[in-house]
Amino acid sequence: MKLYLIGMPGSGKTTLGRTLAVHFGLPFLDLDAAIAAQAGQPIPALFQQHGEAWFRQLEAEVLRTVIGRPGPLVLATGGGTPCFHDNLSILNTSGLTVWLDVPVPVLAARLAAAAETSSRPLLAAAGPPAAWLRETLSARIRFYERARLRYAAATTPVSVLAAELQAAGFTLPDR
Ligand SMILES: Nc1ncnc2c1ncn2[C@@H]1O[C@H](COP(=O)(O)OP(=O)(O)O)[C@@H](O)[C@H]1O
Ligand SMILES: O=C(O)C1=C[C@@H](OP(=O)(O)O)[C@@H](O)[C@H](O)C1
Ligand SMILES: [Mg+2]
Repeated sequence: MKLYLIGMPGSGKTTLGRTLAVHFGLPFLDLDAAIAAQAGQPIPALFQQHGEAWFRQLEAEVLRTVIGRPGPLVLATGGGTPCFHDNLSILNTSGLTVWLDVPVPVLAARLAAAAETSSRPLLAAAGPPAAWLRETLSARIRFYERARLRYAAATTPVSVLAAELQAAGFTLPDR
């Protein structure tokens, strides 16, 4: 079974995804890393050279390739992944989606460091981070809310999430 983490930039998809993969003994993949590897350039350069629409097209293609591979996986998506090209329907029909729901002030604090901002081109191009995060969340929440599970990622221990995932039917492969 595949496990998909969705949510806003800074919600911890990449960080928590790695932890969960270790916890369950499953492979981990970060979709942004897979996109950058396929394109041969980091995410900010892809946005700068080709624009967001081009990035969304490549993101949808790499997502389908990754999902099409057999076997279990913990996948950290990008913040916008479920909101374009019907990606959320594909995620919801091929694995267990989890929305990492983190309040905007916590996201803003986590992303305040220069390295966090500069690696996220939409955030870097925007005005005040908290305002961009609020506006973006209000546009995206209708997608995030369609995840099978919602997890208060700023406050709930990972062990609780792991138990909830198994209660929700997340099964591990035979060992
Ligand atoms: N549970 C957490 N508590 C504190 N900081 C966190 C937590 N999860 C992630 N972070 C930090 O927030 C930043 C963004 O995390 P990241 O995993 O890249 O988020 P995402 O992939 O959802 O954009 C990183 O600096 C990371 O160390
Ligand atoms: O929110 C977004 O639209 C994006 C989030 C990023 O991933 P993270 O959510 O891991 O920062 C990355 O996919 C790209 O910069 C676009
Ligand atoms: Mg990430």
